[in-house]
Amino acid sequence: MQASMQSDSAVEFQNVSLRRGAVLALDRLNLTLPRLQTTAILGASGSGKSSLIQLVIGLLRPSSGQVRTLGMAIDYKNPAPLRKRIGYAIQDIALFPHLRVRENILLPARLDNRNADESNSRLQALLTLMQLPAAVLDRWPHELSGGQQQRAGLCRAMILQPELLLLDEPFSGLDTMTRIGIHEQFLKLQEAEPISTILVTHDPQEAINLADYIVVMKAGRVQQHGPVDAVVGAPVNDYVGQLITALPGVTD
Ligand SMILES: Nc1ncnc2c1ncn2[C@@H]1O[C@H](COP(=O)(O)OP(=O)(O)OP(=O)(O)O)[C@@H](O)[C@H]1O
Repeated sequence: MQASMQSDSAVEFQNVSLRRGAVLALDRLNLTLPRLQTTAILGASGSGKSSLIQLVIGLLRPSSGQVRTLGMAIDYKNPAPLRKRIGYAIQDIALFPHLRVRENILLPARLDNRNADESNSRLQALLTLMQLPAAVLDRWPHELSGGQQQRAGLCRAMILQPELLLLDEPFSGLDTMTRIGIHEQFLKLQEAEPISTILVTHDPQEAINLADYIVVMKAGRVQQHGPVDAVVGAPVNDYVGQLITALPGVTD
C-alpha cells in the first residue's frame, strides 16, 4: 500500500510484449502512465487497447516484461487486493439485467462488506455528481436510457472510491448529444475527485476532450505518448498527424 502512495505513476509497462494466439497484440511496450490524471489510449480496432487495459488489472499476463500497477508488480496468484483498488466500466460488462439499478451500483460495496449507511451516502453523492435522478435506482437497467445506463455504470465503478479507474470505450454507442453530456459529467467527476484514469477510445476528439495524457497505439506498438498538448502540437509521424488533423478545427 505504501509503495503506491510514493509512486508517481499509476501504471508502468516495462518492455511488455503480449502474444495472443498467432498475434503479437503488444510489442515491447515501455510506458509510464501518470497518477491522478486521465490517460487516453487511442488507436484503431485491433491496435491492442483492450489488451493493454486487461494487463493493468491482471486479467492477462504479459508474455515478457513486467506490469506494475499502483506502484507494485502484479501478484497474479492473488490479484483480488489489487482489483479492489480499481474501478472499471467496460462495455461488455454492462449493468446486470437481473439487478435493479440500486443493487447494481452498490454491488461492489456489498461484496466488500462495506458499511451500508456509508455506501448509501456515497451512492447519493455520485448520483448528484452524475445528475442521475434518484428515481432510476428502483428501476431495472433496461428501463434506463443508454446514457443513464452508462452513467450508472460509472457510479458502480466509482462506488468504492478506487485509486484507479479503467474505462474501455464506455461512451461508445451513444448519440453525439448524450456523449457530450456524459463527457461534461465525467470532467466534473474528475474535478471533484481526482483519480488516475485510463480511458480506451478509438475517438481522437474524445481523447482530447477528456484526457491530460495520450498514448497513440497502432498494431501493438506505441506511436507516441505524452501530454495532450505535446502530442497535438508535434505529432511524431504521419499516423499520429492524420489522427490529429482529422479533428474539427485543427489544421496544419
Ligand atoms: N482472445 C484472443 N485471442 C487471440 N487474439 C486476440 C484475442 N483478443 C484479441 N486478439 C488480437 O489481439 C490484437 C489486439 O486486440 P485488442 O482487443 O487488444 O485490440 P483493440 O485495440 O482493443 O481493438 P477494438 O477497438 O476492436 O476492441 C488484435 O489483433 C486481436 O485480433
